Formats: sequence, structure tokens, C-alpha cells
Amino acid sequence: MPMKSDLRFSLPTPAQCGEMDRKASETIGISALMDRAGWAVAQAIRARFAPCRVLVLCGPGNNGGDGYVAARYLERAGWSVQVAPLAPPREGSAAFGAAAQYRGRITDFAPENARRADLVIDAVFGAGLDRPPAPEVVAVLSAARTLVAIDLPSTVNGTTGAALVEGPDYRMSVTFVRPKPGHILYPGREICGELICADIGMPEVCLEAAGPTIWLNGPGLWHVPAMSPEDHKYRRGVVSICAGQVMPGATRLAAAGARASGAGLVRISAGEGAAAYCLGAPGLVIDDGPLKTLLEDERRRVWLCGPGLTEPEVAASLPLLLASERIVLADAGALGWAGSEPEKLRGVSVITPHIGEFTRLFGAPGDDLVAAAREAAQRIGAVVVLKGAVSVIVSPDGRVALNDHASPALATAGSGDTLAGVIATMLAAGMAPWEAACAGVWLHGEAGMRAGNWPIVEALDAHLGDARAKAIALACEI
Ligand SMILES: NC(=O)C1=CN([C@@H]2O[C@H](COP(=O)(O)OP(=O)(O)OC[C@H]3O[C@@H](n4cnc5c(N)ncnc54)[C@H](OP(=O)(O)O)[C@@H]3O)[C@@H](O)[C@H]2O)[C@@H](O)CC1
Ligand SMILES: Nc1ncnc2c1ncn2[C@@H]1O[C@H](COP(=O)(O)OP(=O)(O)O)[C@@H](O)[C@H]1O
Ligand SMILES: [K+]
Repeated sequence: MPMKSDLRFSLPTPAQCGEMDRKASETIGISALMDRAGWAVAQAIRARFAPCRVLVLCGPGNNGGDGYVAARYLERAGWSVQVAPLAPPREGSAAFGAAAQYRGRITDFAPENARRADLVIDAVFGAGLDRPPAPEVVAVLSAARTLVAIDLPSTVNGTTGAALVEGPDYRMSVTFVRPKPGHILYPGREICGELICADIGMPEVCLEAAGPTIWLNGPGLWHVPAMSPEDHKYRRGVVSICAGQVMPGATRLAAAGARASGAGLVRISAGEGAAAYCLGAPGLVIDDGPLKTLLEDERRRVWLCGPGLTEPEVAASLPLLLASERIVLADAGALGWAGSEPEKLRGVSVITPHIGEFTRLFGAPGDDLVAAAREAAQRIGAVVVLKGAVSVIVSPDGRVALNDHASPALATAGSGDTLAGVIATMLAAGMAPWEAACAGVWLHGEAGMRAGNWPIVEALDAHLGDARAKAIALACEI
């Protein structure tokens, strides 16, 4: 599992936040944290809005407690503030103490009050939200002109990002310590608006005690090998790609992605279709021999199987690769070949399905992408990269990285082939499968962000080398 330093990337679930709070109550105390949380909310609002009429909707838990504190600080700064309690906090709780310290105006928890305010702060439910809020709560939130959430919108599942009910969008959400998965995953990500994460001085031991297993993907969570004076092409790594006769484009894109992200050597195993590849990029090596013979070369550890392959072509190659215990990345045609029997893929190291391929293999994932991808990874014993606007990268041991370092520029045919090539290069460089997948997805995303407006897929390659250099530099800084 990742080391303690990875806490900086962690995305604790609401349940883990409960654990963190319990630990915090033994050390720093919840009231002190609540005070800093409410202060941070007031500061974030003062930095973004001119003084206006504010209504703070306060629930019965600690989220409501943060609301009372924010109300107190905004009032102290001269703003016009009212608090509308949904229900009073439990006597003796930190939120009870915060409510007692707020001596300003109180009003009804009603839609007309929300409508009259310029800005409504949602401190109804945060990490404690565990079921859909009542329609009366949604009616009040929906009446607001401008909404700011404390921690999480009261309609969003903080673990999955799912909307528990249909509700309004927020201008901004102010969370504490670390974002939660629900802030990163869609649709939660979109509902939250601008995301601010405030440091409230939570002791690191408390976050550690929460035992996070989900991280935000980025350099430092993994390390891509840098260029070294001792490099030679085999040390950088060999990527071998199974090629088909019908769709050479996909194979060529994967090969180009592998080369552009720093593979030492990329070889295409084309068998009888070799002629179609021989006039392609001159830096590629094309093999026309039988796969069985090619597998005698032990230096060819890493294989990509799937892009541009028909099911019979996969049937003729993938079982051989698995029998010879190669490190295999299965994508596209290889996933189609497995159909609805994902166990056929047992023995591969990484699979890279988009949501359609994932659904065909494992069934529809439902609202909880992370849970579905975890189950899938465990089922086949391979890293699963569930590709999308936010990609979910899961190891069979349960580690999850969420990648939002990407751009819609990547939503162009063939971009998945490029990604498969990049991940294969990371594997060939000696990275472990989950780290290689995380790195590949980040580099691909970085290339998409650098490639400008409406790039064609081939344009990504020109940015992969710089993306790799940036990942190496950033990881050193962390
Ligand atoms: N982690 C941190 O760093 C810090 C966290 N802090 C803050 O603490 C917040 C978490 O507080 P929390 O645990 O008290 O939960 P919270 O969201 O207030 O709700 C709990 C109450 O809601 C109720 N309830 C739930 N769903 C419901 C529904 N649909 N409809 C009706 N009721 C519902 C539930 O009731 P019950 O299930 O008991 O019936 C319970 O009474 C967190 O978001 C952050 O703002 C800071 O103060 C300090 C540092
Ligand atoms: N809206 C988006 N924002 C960010 N990345 C995206 C978006 N849409 C697609 N991508 C990325 O683009 C790639 C598309 O891969 P894939 O669906 O396999 O396409 P293809 O089969 O055409 O190659 C994936 O890495 C995916 O994460
Ligand atoms: K909230």
C-alpha cells in the first residue's frame, strides 16, 4: 500500500471522515476544528462575494455546527446574516456549543426565506448525509439564488458523487482537510461548483487513522523513471504490440503513443499482415514471425493486446501471451473477445475499458463506479482503468486513484489506443501495474491539456515527452 506521504493525495470517504473526527476528538477536539472550518467558510465567501444578505441553513450535526460558526464570523465582519435551523443540535455536542455562541437573527427553514437572501449557505448535511434529504429540504435549497455548500452539497453522496435527489447546482463548496471522492466524481463534481479545500490544522495522525484507500491521481503518488546516462533501449523497456490485419490504425496509434512516452523500443507483431506496417513509422520494428517464436525473446516482457484486433486475432494471441507469463495490457478487441466472461482475462496485468466495455464485461456499474471497479479488479486479479472524464484506476488490492487531470480534448477516436501505448511504456519501464496505469493516465491527460483546441489524436504524441518530464519534475518537488 502507498506510504504515509501519500496522505497528501488522499480522498477520505465520509465514513473515514467519521473515523478522523473520532480520532480528532481525542486530540485537538472537534470544537477547535469546527471553529476553523466555519472561519474558513466565512473567509472564502468574503474573498468571492461583496457583503450581501446571507441565510445559513443549519442541520442538526457538525455540518450545521460549521454553519453557526460561519454565520458568527460573517456577522462580525458586518454582513447581514440570518440562520434557519432545520433541527437543533444534540445537547452537549460541539455543534450545540457553536449554536450557543451565535447570538444573531434566527428565522424559519422555509423557501421564502431562501428566496429573499442574496446568498444561501448549505450547512444542512455534510459527511453525515446517508439517505436522500426530505423534499422540504430540497425545496428550500432549490429556492436559493446563489448557493454555497459547507463540505458537501446536502444532495450529494460524498462517497460516490451520486445525486441522492435532483437538486440545484452550487456556486462553490468549501471542504476541509482533503476533498472527498464525491467532490471529484461526476455528477457531484459538477453540482459542487468551485471547490475549495481549507487546511484546518487536522493532525496528520487523524487522517492516517482514517485509513484512506482512494487518492487523487498525480505525480508523487507514483514515480516515472527519469532519463539516465546509463540508459540503453532495453533498460528503457521494450513494448510489443499484437497487430491485426483489419484495423492497423489502432495498433499504429498505440505504437506511436508508446514511443512518444519514452519506450526504448516498440515492436509490432504483425504475422502475415506485416506488409501493412512496414511502410509506417521508420522507428518501429515489424515482426512477421509466429508469436510463439517471438516469445522466446525474454526481453519482450510487456505486451499490448487488443487495439485494432478482431476476436479471432485475440484468440490467436492472448492465450499464448498468458501461457508464457508476460505482462499484458488488454484493451479494446481483447475485452470484446472476453465478452461477458471476464475470467477469460485472468492473468493480464491491466485492462483499460471505457464504460461500454466495462458494462459488457461486468454488468452496469450503477452509481458507485469505485465499488464496481474494485469488484471487477478483484474478480480478475488485474488493475482496472475505467476510462471517462474522470478515470477510475483500481488495483486488485483495493487501492483506487481518481484521475481528473484530463481534458475533453481527449474525447476523440483513437485516444484510448494512445493511452494503452503510454501505459505499456510505463510497464516496460519497470513500474508496477497500478502505478504504471496511474502514470499513463496522468501523462495522457497532461498531453490532452497541452494539445490545444480540438486536437486530432495524433497531435497528443508531440506532448507526451514533455508530459513525462513534467511528471518527473513534479514528483521530485513533492
Ligand atoms: N472531518 C473534518 O475534518 C471536520 C468535519 N466537520 C464537519 O462535520 C461534518 C460531519 O458532521 P456529522 O458527522 O455530524 O454529520 P452531518 O453531515 O452534520 O449530519 C449528521 C446528522 O444528519 C442526520 N441525517 C443524515 N442524513 C439525513 C437525511 N437525509 N435526512 C435527515 N437527517 C439526516 C443524521 O441523523 P440520524 O442519521 O442520526 O437520524 C445526523 O443527525 C462535516 O461534513 C463537516 O462539515 C467540522 O466541523 C470539523 C472538521
Ligand atoms: N470528457 C472527457 N474528459 C477527459 N477525458 C476524456 C473525456 N472523454 C474521454 N476521455 C478520455 O479519452 C480516452 C478515450 O478512450 P476510448 O473511449 O477508449 O476511445 P477510443 O476507443 O476511440 O480510443 C480515455 O482515456 C478517456 O478517459
Ligand atoms: K452541506
